[in-house]
Amino acid sequence: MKILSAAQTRAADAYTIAQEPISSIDLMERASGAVADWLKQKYSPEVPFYFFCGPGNNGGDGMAVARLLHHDGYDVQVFLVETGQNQSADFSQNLERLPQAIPVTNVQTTSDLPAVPLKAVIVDGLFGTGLSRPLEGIYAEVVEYLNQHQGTVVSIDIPSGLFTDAPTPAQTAVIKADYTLTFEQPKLAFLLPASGSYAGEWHVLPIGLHPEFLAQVETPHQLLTHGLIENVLRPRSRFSHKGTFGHALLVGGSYGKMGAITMSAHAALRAGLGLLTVQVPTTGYTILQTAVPEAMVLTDAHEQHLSQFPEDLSKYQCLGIGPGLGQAEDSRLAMESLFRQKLPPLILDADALNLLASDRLLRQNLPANSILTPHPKEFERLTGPATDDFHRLQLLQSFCAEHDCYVILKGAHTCIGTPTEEFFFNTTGNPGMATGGTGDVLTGILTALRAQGYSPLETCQLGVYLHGLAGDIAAEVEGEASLIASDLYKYLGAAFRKIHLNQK
Ligand SMILES: NC(=O)C1=CN([C@@H]2O[C@H](COP(=O)(O)OP(=O)(O)OC[C@H]3O[C@@H](n4cnc5c(N)ncnc54)[C@H](OP(=O)(O)O)[C@@H]3O)[C@@H](O)[C@H]2O)[C@@H](O)CC1
Ligand SMILES: [K+]
Repeated sequence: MKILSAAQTRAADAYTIAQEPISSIDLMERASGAVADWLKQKYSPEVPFYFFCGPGNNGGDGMAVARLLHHDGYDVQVFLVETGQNQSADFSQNLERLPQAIPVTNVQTTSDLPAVPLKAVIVDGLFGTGLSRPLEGIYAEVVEYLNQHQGTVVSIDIPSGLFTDAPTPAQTAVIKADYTLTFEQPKLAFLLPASGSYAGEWHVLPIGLHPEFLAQVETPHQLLTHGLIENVLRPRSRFSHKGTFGHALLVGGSYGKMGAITMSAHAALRAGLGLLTVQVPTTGYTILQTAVPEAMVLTDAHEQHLSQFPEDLSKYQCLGIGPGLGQAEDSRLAMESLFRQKLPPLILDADALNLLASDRLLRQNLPANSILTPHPKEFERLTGPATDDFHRLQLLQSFCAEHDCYVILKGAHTCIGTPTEEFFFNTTGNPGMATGGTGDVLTGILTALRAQGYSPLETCQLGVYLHGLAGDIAAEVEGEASLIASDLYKYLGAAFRKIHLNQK
C-alpha cells in the first residue's frame, strides 16, 4: 500500500472530485460517514461525544460526523475553535447543516472550554493534512487542555498539530490520540518512532479515492501488507528435496553468547531452509550439536571467538554473520579477508555491523546486495547521528545507495531501505518483541530465505513480515510481557500457514 504525502493526498482528493466525479462536500460526507460508522460500532449512544473543530476541512469532517451521530441518537456537542477568518467552503456548509438541537460553542479563550466528563469521547477535528505550521495561541492551548482528558480521544485523519510528512518540532502542541481514523492511506508520521505514538491505535478507513490516481502516483514510501506478502511467498513443490531449499552458513557465537547463534540456527531451519551449517568457536561445539541437532557444525580454530571463515564458501547459497559474534580484533581481520573473496549473498547483523561501523575499509568493500539488520543505535554507528526521524530516512536512503545494499532498520514499524530509494514499512509485530534475541531470530529467517533463492528485496519483505507475524501469534498465546525470542521460531510455522491459508 502506498503512503502519500500531504500534497499527494490533496491531489488524490482533487482527482477524485474531478474524475469520479463527486462534489467536494459529498466526498467529505463519504469520509465522515466512514468515521461515524466506526464510532457507532465501538460506542453505544450512552457515551457522550465532544467534537472540537478547526477552520478547515478537518473541522468540516468533525461537524459532519457530529450530525451523523446525532441523527442516530447520540449525545453530541460541538466546539468551534476558529477565528471566523479562513473557513473552508465545506466547513461553512457543514456548519449550516448542523441541526439546531446540537449545542455549538465558539471557543475564543480557554474559559470557553467545557469540563469534559471522563466517560465522554473527545473527537479531534481541529487540523488535518492542511496543517502548515506548528500550533500556537488558542489552538495550542486547546490541544494542551484536551491532552489532559483521562478518557478517550479520537483524532480524525491525523492528530492535530502533527505534520503528515515532515518533522513536527519538539515542544509544540500535538494531540495525543488513543485512536486515529485516517482516510484511505496511513500517514508517514504514524510509522516513525518520534511521531507515531501521537496517533495511538490507527485505522485506515477507505473513502473511495480514485483507484486510477492511487495506481499511478509515485511515492518512495510503502506499507508491507498481507496482500503484498502473499504474492512474495512461494509454495513448496511436491517434488522437492533438501537441496532445493538451499544450504546456508551461519557464523557467530562467542564465549557467553552462544544462545544468539543457537536461536538464529533454530529460526533458519524453521524458515524452510534445506541444509544448515553453523560455524562457532570451539567452545560452542557441544552446545550447538546438542541444541540444534538438525544443523552441521564447523568449529573455529579459536576457542572463544571467531578468527577465520571456511575457505570454500561456494557450496553455500547465503552467509549470515553476526549473532553473538563479539568484536574481537581477530574477527574484524577475518571479515576483512572475507570481503576480498567472491562471496555468496550476505546477511550482516549485530557485532558484524559494529565491526563494519568501526572499519571504513570493510564498509568500502561491502559486497553489493548485502542485507544489514541494524537497530537504530547500530545504524547510527554506521551513518552518524540523525537529527530526527525524517533525517534518519535520508541517511538510510543515502547509505543504501552508496553501498548498493538493503538495510532493515528495526523498530515498531521496521523500515526496509533499498538501493532503489524505496522504503517499505512493516505492519506486523508488537511491543512484546522488544526482548533479547529477537534480532538473532530475524537473522536466521533472512539467511534461510535468501538461501532459498528469494531476491534481496523479497527476503527483506518476507523476513520482517513473517518475524512480526510470528510475534503477533506468540503474543496472542503467551501474552506480550512473557514473549521471548525462542517463541518467534516456535510460532514461525503458524505464521507461514497464516499466509498460505490466505493464498488459497
Ligand atoms: N484528502 C482527502 O482525501 C479528504 C480530506 N478530508 C479532510 O480534509 C482535511 C484537510 O483539509 P484542509 O486542507 O482544509 O486542512 P485542515 O488541516 O483542516 O485545515 C487547514 C486550515 O487551517 C489553517 N492552518 C494550517 N495550519 C495552521 C496553524 N498552525 N494555525 C492556524 N491555522 C492553520 C490553514 O490556513 P493557512 O495554512 O492557509 O494559514 C487552513 O485554513 C483532511 O485532513 C481530512 O480531514 C475529507 O473531508 C475528504 C477527503
Ligand atoms: K485532526
